[in-house]
Amino acid sequence: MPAPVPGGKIGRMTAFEVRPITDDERRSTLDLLRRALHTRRITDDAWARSAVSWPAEHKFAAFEGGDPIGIVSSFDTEIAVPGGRAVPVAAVDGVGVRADRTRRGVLSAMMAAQLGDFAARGLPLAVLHASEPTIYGRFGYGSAALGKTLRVARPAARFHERVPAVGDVRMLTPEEAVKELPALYERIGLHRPGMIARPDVWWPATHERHVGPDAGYLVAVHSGPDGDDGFVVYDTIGRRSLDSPDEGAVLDVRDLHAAGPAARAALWRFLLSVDLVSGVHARHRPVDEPLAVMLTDHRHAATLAVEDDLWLRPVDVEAALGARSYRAAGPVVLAVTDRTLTANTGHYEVGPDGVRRTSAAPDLALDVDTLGMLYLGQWSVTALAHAGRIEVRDEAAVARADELFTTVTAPWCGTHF
Ligand SMILES: CC(=O)SCCNC(=O)CCNC(=O)[C@H](O)C(C)(C)COP(=O)(O)OP(=O)(O)OC[C@H]1O[C@@H](n2cnc3c(N)ncnc32)[C@H](O)[C@@H]1OP(=O)(O)O
Repeated sequence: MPAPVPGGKIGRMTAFEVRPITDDERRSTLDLLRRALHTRRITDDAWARSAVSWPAEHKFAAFEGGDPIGIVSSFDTEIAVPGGRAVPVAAVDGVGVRADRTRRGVLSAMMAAQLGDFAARGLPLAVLHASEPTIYGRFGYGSAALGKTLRVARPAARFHERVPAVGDVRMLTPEEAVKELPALYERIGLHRPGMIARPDVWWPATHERHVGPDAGYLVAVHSGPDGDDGFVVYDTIGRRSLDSPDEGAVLDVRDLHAAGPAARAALWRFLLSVDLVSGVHARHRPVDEPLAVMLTDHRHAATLAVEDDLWLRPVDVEAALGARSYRAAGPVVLAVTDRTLTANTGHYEVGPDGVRRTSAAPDLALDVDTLGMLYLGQWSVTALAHAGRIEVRDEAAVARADELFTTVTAPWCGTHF
């Protein structure tokens, strides 16, 4: 277990320390996180169901006296990177500081402890979903995969005649949904850069809480020629009122995964076929999901927002760069600066034949958070250079680097954590 690190001073010389939590401190740190995120303290029943999703391992808390005042949590899993490999990753699933102890360096001290732990354990990458985009750049995380929010109009939306219509969709009972979806998600596989494996600890708190017998979400599964190959988890939000008695419900899609385009089309067809519905909403969908062009009038699938979804931090830059593949182009030399995990600072030659540290002069210079933005293929080198995030030392290298890092499929995570 890593040793406690001194955290800093609070107010009038009140010190805090940052250390891993013990089993006895699980519930109080979860309550702390929930209060920081403006949700109620966990009830005894909910704790009994989802305590397994809040193990003591990989959690660092800041303590003032005996009391926790901040918590950072993560779980280990795997993430798909460009080229298709699944790479070990730390998924940061909880960050919070007590409201009366913010802006005094508590998060900074906890992040330093957590990143040090990731590095000591040899993890190449860390990822998170940010509550606010201004928080994590300073800790080396970059906005690595965007997601779009869609609103599809019912009953106006009609599918184009060429959109595949194969297989069958069936509703699951809550009990079936709890039992069947983990294996189905695994069978669908990590087919896009940014998708993560969902470990056992993920399912109780995140999935069962929404679809279990006491919860209100509905689940439908698609079966194609080879069996079950897609699912959707959604909520129904009633909109009918005295003023608008004919208003249909809105279907709010929480989770939609499919092994291929036919299953995806069938699940969208199903959602748009449900009666007494005036619209289907879905947040954090892949930016290249082609729903609009599956319709006869693509204005009926409006993109309401495109937002940051997954943030990625290269923890071991050489291992991270070496884990993904690159398209055919001449190599480039990147000068990477990392102010927290300083061993990463250095020059890296990146090309289709591999990645190595080098003493050669760099073509492009960037901070480690910008490398995080580049890594999954969401942003082009040209765009990041135009934004001033990449310093261009050799203009000819920009086109080569764009070719090397480009991916055909937009990155997407698709998992809440
Ligand atoms: C992965 C996830 O779980 S996302 C959920 C994150 N949690 C939340 O949003 C819950 C509510 N917020 C909080 O609990 C806290 O405000 C936190 C965790 C966001 C920040 O904790 P703090 O202890 O206040 O951060 P800390 O004092 O170390 O701040 C470090 C720097 O980040 C800046 N910063 C911290 N939070 C924010 C913020 N929300 N917006 C803008 N800047 C911020 C600070 O001003 C400081 O800047 P400086 O170094 O230039 O002085």
